[in-house]
This record gives sequence, structure tokens and C-alpha cells, in this order.
Amino acid sequence: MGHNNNSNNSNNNRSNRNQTAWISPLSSPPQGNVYTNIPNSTTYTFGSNNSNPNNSNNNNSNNKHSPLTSATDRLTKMDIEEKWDNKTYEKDEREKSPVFHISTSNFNSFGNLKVPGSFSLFNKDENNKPHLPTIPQDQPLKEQPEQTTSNNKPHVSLLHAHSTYQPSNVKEHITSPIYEQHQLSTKEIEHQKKLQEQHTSSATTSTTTSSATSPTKSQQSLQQAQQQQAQQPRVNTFFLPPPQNARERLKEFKQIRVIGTGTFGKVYLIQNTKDGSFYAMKCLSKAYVVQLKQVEHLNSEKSILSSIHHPFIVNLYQAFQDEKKLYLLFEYVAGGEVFTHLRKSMKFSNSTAKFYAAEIVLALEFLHKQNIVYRDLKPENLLIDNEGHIKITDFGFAKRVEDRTFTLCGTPEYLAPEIIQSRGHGKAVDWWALGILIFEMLAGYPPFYDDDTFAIYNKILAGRITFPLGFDVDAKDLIKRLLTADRTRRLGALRDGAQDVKNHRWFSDINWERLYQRKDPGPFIPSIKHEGDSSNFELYEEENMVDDPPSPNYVDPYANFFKDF
Ligand SMILES: Nc1ncnc2c1ncn2[C@@H]1O[C@H](COP(=O)(O)OP(=O)(O)OP(=O)(O)O)[C@@H](O)[C@H]1O
Repeated sequence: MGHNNNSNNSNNNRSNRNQTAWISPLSSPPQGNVYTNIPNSTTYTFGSNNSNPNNSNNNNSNNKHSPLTSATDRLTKMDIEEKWDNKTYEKDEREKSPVFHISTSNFNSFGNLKVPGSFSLFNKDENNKPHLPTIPQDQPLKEQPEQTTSNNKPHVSLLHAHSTYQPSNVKEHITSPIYEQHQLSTKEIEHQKKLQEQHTSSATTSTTTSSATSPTKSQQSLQQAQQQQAQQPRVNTFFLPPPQNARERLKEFKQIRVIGTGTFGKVYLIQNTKDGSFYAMKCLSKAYVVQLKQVEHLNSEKSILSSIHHPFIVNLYQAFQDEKKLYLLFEYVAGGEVFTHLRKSMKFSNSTAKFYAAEIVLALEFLHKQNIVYRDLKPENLLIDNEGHIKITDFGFAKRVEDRTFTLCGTPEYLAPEIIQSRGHGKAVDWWALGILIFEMLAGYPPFYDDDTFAIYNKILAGRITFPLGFDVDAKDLIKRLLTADRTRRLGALRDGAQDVKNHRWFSDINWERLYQRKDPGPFIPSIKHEGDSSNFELYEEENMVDDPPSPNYVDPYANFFKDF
């Protein structure tokens, strides 16, 4: 999510992180150092070798929250246990795992996937702006097929098989009877009833054709939905058809406050005035969405979220639009963002990070089985619910992808090399991002950071990671395998997909079935005093969620873009 600088908190301000972007990489301005417990990096300014930390790029409001001196002190005091370079690592692994041999000619002097000889991250276009690497047409990178045979699997997945876990039971995870047992909890069923009632009453009051939806029919469809849910719990049976009159529907909700803000709109905590239930409403300006070329992303977000249901993915209940705005009605996840809690506690314990990572692995496994690549994994998009479980939100960049896609989007620190290099990317980018996320949860800052976006890309391509002292050995091993530059060798992107990640020894004490069933509470139960408590969210500038109706002559110029919304 992109963030306006409206929030009033201090050095944990999530707005300081470079925005999620549909990447026009040149458009991201240099940002201040947002990580309070990392060594401060020098600021690179394009076109100059200015590394003076007091230069204008650092001279912004962020610095008052992130004093250079203390950050630098931390650098000098921090013992560096290990510097890891994924060139070296890949070389070692190549020796052990012949199936993954990749010609050294595919690596450049960074020790990474080859980019054109003439390429420099700081090449400039005709407007004297730096531009990103492209792959030369005459030198296609050699791709290794994802398929491996049982004899030449990467040794990682075999060596680290889970002690209490039988991979064969869940090989076809999506059809596994164990996983099918996850049915709606009583709370979820109650909620579904409530929603249906709201929707029915809204339809009854708002239109003359509403009598078509009789309560009996509604009850029947609810029963049917519940039966369907029991058989196929992964389909979003919560999702309601659009109301016949969006403005009437909106009148049913009372705006409480803004709980999130992004490039195209805001997220509001709202309350249903009839039954008192709380929701999160994401509200976006059609004009911005069109201007910023996000139409496809928005339609895709709605289409994907309306079709899936997973214990660790936020539930979308309804999507509709009025003349100027798009509305997405979500379950309200009151515990706030992992980002906020991570910044507050500086870093997570090994067990906390592992718990969150494991839930995300299950969610990614689920998405990937349906050929959905998420593409925006980061602590800002992970919410914590009242039982301490993860709920992934913001599917703005999620996409159904059979093979590869080429749109450049994501958050700079979390981008996989293949995205930066415009090489086309697929599900493997989510496993890369998981590696970044695990590192960030355990260290308190991401492995590749800089005040300047291009310098971040440069570091990602260089692939050198410095692990702080005391970093869990197994976590380190998993991160290295996830942050493998070559996506055809990246853990999670191999033949056995997510199963390889689940089998890694860092996860050896995770009971995946219990986890999926949400049997145990999360490692941290957020303080939530009542259902509509919003104290876990930052404060943002308030704004009315619903605009006054436009004049009767107003014609929505964007109607065609959102016909399927
Ligand atoms: N269901 C929810 N419950 C509680 N808070 C939520 C919910 N959905 C979103 N939020 C809050 O609002 C923030 C913004 O949401 P989201 O990232 O979906 O918006 P966005 O406009 O797509 O942002 P971006 O600019 O990154 O695309 C989240 O990071 C979270 O803090």
C-alpha cells in the first residue's frame, strides 16, 4: 500500500518505506532510512557520487526519527556473523546438485544472473534518467526446467523432511481430506448469516424489484452456501452479489475512521447501523485507478478475492461502485499490521517469525495451486486477527498466471531479481519475498535496503546478505534457499512447490494440519478491547468515505472500465 504522510506516529512510520508501486522505477523518490535498528547506509544520488549522509536526499522528515548517529553506532557495534553472497552459495549448490547446473556464462560480474554487458544500473535514457536492465535478445538466459526427477532433486527438500509430518498425506494438499475438514467456524457461519440478512434487507428497501429476493429464498441459498462450503471450503461463499443500489447499501454503514491509506484511496473502519457489526471498506477513486493504470489490478483483486476463501487470507464480502468510487467490503481484522508490531518490538523471536511464516506458506501454497501469484508480500500487507493469526490483505497485484507475467510491480525491498530485470516472472517471486519477509521479521530490517530505490535494486542483483549475529541457523539456511537468484533453483519454485518449503528443517516443529485448522492461538494476541477497536491502526487524515451524489446529468466516464467489478 502506498502511504500518505498523514500518520502521526514516529519512527515506525510505515509511510517511510518506499511505496508499493506499479513500477515506473524512476518514479519512486529516495526515501529516508526507515529501519531504526540497522546500520545506516550511504545515500547514493544519481549522476553524482555523493555519499554524504547529510545531503539533500537525507534531509527529510524521516531522519528526525532515524538519527544517523545512533544507526551508525549500531553498525559499528553490530557483530557481523556472516556475509553471504548468493553467487558463492549457488556455486556450492551447483557442485552438490548437478541438476541445477547453470553455465557460468549466465552470471555477470555481480555473481548474479546475467544482464547485458552494456548494462549498468545507472544507464540513462534520453531524458538523462537512469533506467532498468533489460535482457539482450541475442543472449537469452538459459532456463532450467522446473521438473526434476526423484534422483536429482535438490538435496534440501529430502534432507529436511519434517519429523512428524507425512508429506505423502498432503501431497495433493488441495484435495487432501485433512484439509477439507476445515469448515466454517460457528462464528463464521453466524457472520455469513448476518451478511446475508443485511444484503437481503438492503435489497428489499432499495428497489422495487427486491421482492424477487424473498427471505425464504435467501435462507435456502444460505443453506446451500453452507453445504457447498462444507464440501469446498476454499471457495468464498461469503461473497455477495453487488447491491442493486450502491448508495442505499452505503447508507447502512456508519463511518468510524480511516485505518489505512494508499495510492488510490483509503480503507475505513465502518459499522453496520442495524446489527452493529464492523467491517473494513476499501474505497478507491475510479479516476485515480484509471489515471494510474490500475484498472486491471483492481478488477483482478476483486475477481480473485471474491472467489477464494482461506483461513489466512482476508475475506472479501462484497464489491460495488457508485458514480465515482469503487468499494470493497472486507471482514475487519482488528489486530493491526504485522508491520506495526514488528517496528514496535524491533524484531520477532524465532518462534513468532516461524509461526507467521508458516501460515503464509499455507496461504501461498493455496494461491499457487490455483495459479494465483500474490506479488506483494510484506509486513504492511499482513494483518493479525483477534486470535493472533495472519490475514493477508491487499490483492491489488495478485494475478492468475499460468506461466509468466511481465508487469513490474511490488515493493522495492521485496522484488525478486527477475522482476527487476524484466525477465518475466511467476510464482517464484512469492518465495523470494517470503525469504525477505522472514529475514525482516527476524532482523527487524530487510536484507537489501537503501535510501535510494535504485541502490536497493543494485543490492538485490548483487545478492549479498549480511546476517546479524545470533540469527537462527535453520532460518538462515531457509532464507538462503528462498533468496536464490535463479528462480528455477529457488526453494518453493521447484517440482514439489510449497512442500519443499514445508519440509525445511526450520519448520520441523510446525504441525501443518493443526496450523491450517487454527487449533492454536497465535504467538501474540493483539490488544482488542471490543469488536470495533481500531487502536492497533495508525491515525490518518479523515475524509468522507461517500461523496455527495453527483448531479443527475453526470455520466460516469469510467463506467466501461469497471463493468465486471
Ligand atoms: N480487512 C482489513 N481489516 C483491517 N485493516 C485493513 C483491512 N484491509 C486493509 N486494511 C488496512 O488498510 C491498509 C491498506 O490496505 P490495502 O493495502 O489493501 O490498500 P491499497 O489501497 O491497495 O494500498 P496500495 O497502495 O498498497 O495498493 C492495510 O495495510 C491495513 O492497514
